[in-house]
Amino acid sequence: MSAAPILRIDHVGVRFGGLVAIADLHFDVAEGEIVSLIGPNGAGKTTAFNVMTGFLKPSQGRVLFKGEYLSRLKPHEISRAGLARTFQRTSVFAADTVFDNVLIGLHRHAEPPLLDRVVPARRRADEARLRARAREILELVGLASRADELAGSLAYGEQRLVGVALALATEPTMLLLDEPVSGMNASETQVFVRLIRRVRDEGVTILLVEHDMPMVMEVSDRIVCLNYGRLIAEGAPAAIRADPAVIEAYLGKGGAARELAAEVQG
Ligand SMILES: Nc1ncnc2c1ncn2[C@@H]1O[C@H](COP(=O)(O)OP(=O)(O)OP(=O)(O)O)[C@@H](O)[C@H]1O
Repeated sequence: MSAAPILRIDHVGVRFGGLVAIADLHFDVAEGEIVSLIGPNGAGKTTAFNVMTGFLKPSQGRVLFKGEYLSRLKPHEISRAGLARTFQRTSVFAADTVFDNVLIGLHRHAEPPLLDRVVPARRRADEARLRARAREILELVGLASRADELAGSLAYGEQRLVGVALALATEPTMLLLDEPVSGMNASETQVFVRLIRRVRDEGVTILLVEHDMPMVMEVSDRIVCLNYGRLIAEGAPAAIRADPAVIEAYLGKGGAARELAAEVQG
């Protein structure tokens, strides 16, 4: 990788008492990439995700985002620096419309200069700008036609799209997706795959943690595989699919993992 990475996981270790959840994890994500973090249950994916988003401080190492040392920042400061995340559980305001959900998100993030807040004409211009941006974001995630519906009335897959819209309302340069297609049916998953590509084409780098192997293989430029908290393989989907250490990691974990191993191999 020639250009400076947008995200660097720099020899990160996390311990919970005597348990090593992650050991010496080191990988980079380049600007514009779609990278997936995979691994069997308990491999340390969620722990790594929580370190990257500031919810957990590493016991060792550091995380750099655009060259800045992230481990010292609080989650809201990380979001302000341009690194957004989605949550496994949808976190929409169910009683508000889809449009208002996004508008509230934009208001939270935008801090207009004092003059824009106190001069009525400027305040109106700012509000118009945010409303236009909310419409753009809904267009991007494919929910423009549902803008006036209550977020709580949408189907599960669509609510997760609102979750992505809320993350995009922070105007991120990188988006971390936590098991974004879990619980989705095949057609919802396909919609989501197209969305991830569209978001990347808008200039947002993507890192996802995901169990759905066919989806991971389809959408990723590169895959990082963990097992027992350690990086065991890193590469393009075709290489990961054929990597003996990856297949072994999934095979060694019982029935459900065996099925996953079959999926990894395609
Ligand atoms: N808060 C915690 N306290 C103690 N141990 C923890 C804590 N969080 C995670 N662990 C342990 O750390 C290891 C890594 O867990 P983690 O949840 O990161 O794995 P994962 O790859 O996300 O698993 P899954 O795919 O099942 O979500 C596991 O052994 C887990 O039991």
